[in-house]
Amino acid sequence: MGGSSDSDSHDGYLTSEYNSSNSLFSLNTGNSYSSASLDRATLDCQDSDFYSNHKNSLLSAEVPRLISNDALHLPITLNYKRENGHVTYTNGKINKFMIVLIGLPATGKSTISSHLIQCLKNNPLTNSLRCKVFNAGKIRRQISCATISKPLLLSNTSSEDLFNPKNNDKKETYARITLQKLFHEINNDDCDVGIFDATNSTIERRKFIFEEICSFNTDELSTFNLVPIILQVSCFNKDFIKYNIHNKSFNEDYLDKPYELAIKDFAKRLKHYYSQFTPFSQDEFNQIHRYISQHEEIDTSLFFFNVINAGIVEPNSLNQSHYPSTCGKQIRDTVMVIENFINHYSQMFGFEYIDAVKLFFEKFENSSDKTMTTLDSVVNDEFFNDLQSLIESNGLA
Ligand SMILES: Nc1ncnc2c1ncn2[C@@H]1O[C@H](COP(=O)(O)OP(=O)(O)O)[C@@H](O)[C@H]1O
Ligand SMILES: O=P(O)(O)OC[C@H]1O[C@@](CO)(OP(=O)(O)O)[C@@H](O)[C@@H]1O
Repeated sequence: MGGSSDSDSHDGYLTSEYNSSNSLFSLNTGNSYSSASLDRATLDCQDSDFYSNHKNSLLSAEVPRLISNDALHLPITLNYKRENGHVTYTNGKINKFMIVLIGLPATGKSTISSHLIQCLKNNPLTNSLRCKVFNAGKIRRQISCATISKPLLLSNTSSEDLFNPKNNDKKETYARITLQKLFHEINNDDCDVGIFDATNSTIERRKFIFEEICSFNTDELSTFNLVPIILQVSCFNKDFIKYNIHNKSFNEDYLDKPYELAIKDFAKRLKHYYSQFTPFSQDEFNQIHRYISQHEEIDTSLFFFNVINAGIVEPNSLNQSHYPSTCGKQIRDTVMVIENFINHYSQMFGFEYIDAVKLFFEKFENSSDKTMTTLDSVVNDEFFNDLQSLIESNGLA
């Protein structure tokens, strides 16, 4: 494999597990998001029904927070599509599922989401569930592409770098639009399992997501109840990170960009994320559980699972499950299928991925191809040391 194969040593965040005990709700006084306004220019998006239908509400000064109080609240369909008799209720509402992903860019969140969907589709207990991924990056690209005068802003070439912490408001806006789209499709009964695919890398963001879930669940006009499942995807192995960065350089953000520029840009993006990322902790799990139980006035279900280094590192005690005594069979079955997927991820998909990583490095080992030289010139020991320092200065290592 590549130069940095010390993946199993325990000399820092990038090669070992973390611990963190951040306090979720103590950090945020007041609603730090209420003043975030939508960027009118970037919202002029033509290519999606969702945006055309809701352009006006999306263009309003305030980002919609409650499904019931704005134009995003669409008629509820009673055309319930699941065929089997496993449907269960919470507070008189039909249960559906929301998977909240957490993880730095290029850790495998989108890939693992598609594997999870395959697994849910293949299991008779869950094959009737309609699953859909709501990817904040994709929504951002749809909106940016529809804006004729404003091409995608790359961190490397633009002072308006979206991923620079000083532009967090803009990033939050895309995340909120993605979240609203997920709620909209759940509420419209177009989907039973909504996967919110974003880094969701800060405690403040996660607090916001769970406030929104509570608002959705307690909205008298909605028919459905969302059962939240948190899935954290981590990657500490330097070879995996390097391989993933290489692959990310071919994604839609960089379609017309040269390889070197894409790699540099993504590496810079990663540094911004490392300077802000807070991993999910048991404390945060407990605080979120208290918060939703208080707001929904019932003991609510909450689950937290981890995939670490493509499943080859056992999550040990990191996973958490809270089943209320009234929890129905459908929730138990679905969570069991997901838990099984997590526990067997390495055998199902992880080892195949590791083989691909090995092959990638072998292919370039004795070759004169410029790819590895370019990748090495950016993603090298110095880069990993920088990431390590950023994580340490963030207080997380
Ligand atoms: N578990 C995995 N199995 C297969 N490929 C993976 C896996 N994790 C990451 N990759 C590779 O890394 C790239 C980045 O992963 P991706 O899922 O897009 O990460 P994220 O969604 O966290 O940004 C993918 O294009 C894929 O090639
Ligand atoms: O707002 P956060 O939670 O950071 O997540 C969204 C961002 O994550 C990224 C990180 O790279 O996702 P993706 O790689 O899936 O496209 C960006 O594209 C996207 O803008």
